[in-house]
Amino acid sequence: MSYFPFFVDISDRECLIVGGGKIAYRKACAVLKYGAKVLVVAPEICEEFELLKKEYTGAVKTWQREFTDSDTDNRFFVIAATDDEKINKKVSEICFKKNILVNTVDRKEYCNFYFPSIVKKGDIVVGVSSGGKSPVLARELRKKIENAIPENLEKVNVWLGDLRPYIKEQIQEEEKRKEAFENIYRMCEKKGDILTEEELDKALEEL
Ligand SMILES: C[C@@]1(CC(=O)O)c2cc3[nH]c(cc4nc(cc5[nH]c(cc(n2)[C@H]1CCC(=O)O)[C@@](C)(CC(=O)O)[C@@H]5CCC(=O)O)C(CC(=O)O)=C4CCC(=O)O)c(CCC(=O)O)c3CC(=O)O
Ligand SMILES: NC(=O)C1=CN([C@@H]2O[C@H](COP(=O)(O)OP(=O)(O)OC[C@H]3O[C@@H](n4cnc5c(N)ncnc54)[C@H](O)[C@@H]3O)[C@@H](O)[C@H]2O)C=CC1
Repeated sequence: MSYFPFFVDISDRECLIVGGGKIAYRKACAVLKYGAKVLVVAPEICEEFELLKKEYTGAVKTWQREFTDSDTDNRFFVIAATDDEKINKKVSEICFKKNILVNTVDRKEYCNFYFPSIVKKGDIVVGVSSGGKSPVLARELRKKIENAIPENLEKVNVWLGDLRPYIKEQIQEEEKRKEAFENIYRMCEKKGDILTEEELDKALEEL
């Protein structure tokens, strides 16, 4: 079965990472960009986590010790990223029992959510999954998508977001409004940039 791409608000939510090695660090970097709070528990924690504590002030905590069962209590999601299969399995089993979202880095059977390969341009986010069949394929497809994204798309997205309440207020009729959003977007796409006030007025007059 393929996996459903929920887009989840993880800001200020607590994520437990069991393990403090390279892969744990990569997963921590991924979720911190979306505002999550990260708790790392491991006997050995790689030094990059000290840099993360500085970069994301107050969002990263490390506990230098072995995992205990109660560490998973009240976590929004958990990442099992140790190099010990038995520990990863145990973490996963506890989470499955408690209905906590868990990603396990060494066995997809022990996951109930997966990390996609991610393209992020501001709030535009694309996630690629191969269903766990080939992370390399996911990575390579991600690179292609990254290269296909026009330069100003992030700027255009911010502008369209700011414009949205104005258009909603100006155009009551739903069909017309839909057409306006379509037209404005096409014009931005063609221009490769946001519209000037005159261009916007003209687009709205044409409706
Ligand atoms: C199931 C999943 C669970 C999860 O981690 O969420 C998982 C599992 C495993 N990965 C393994 C290996 C590698 N993973 C990568 C890379 C990425 N792995 C990612 C996701 C996922 N990896 C989930 C499935 C996603 C999907 O494909 O749908 C990406 C997309 C996102 C991320 O990790 O952030 C990220 C690309 C980031 C980017 O865009 O650059 C590379 C290549 C590289 O490092 O560049 C290699 C080495 C090559 C190889 O072995 O294929 C191993 C074997 C470990 C071993 O042999 O010991 C397992 C275990 C297993 O297969 O069961
Ligand atoms: N999902 C993915 O994308 C990938 C997953 N992997 C898998 O990830 C695993 C971890 O890789 P690395 O981070 O490179 O390993 P690493 O050797 O750098 O780190 C292992 C970490 O696990 C911790 N640990 C061991 N026992 C523990 C316990 N009882 N409680 C808490 N922490 C404990 C160690 O202290 C250390 O911090 C590998 O075994 C491999 O199977 C590898 C490549 C990609």
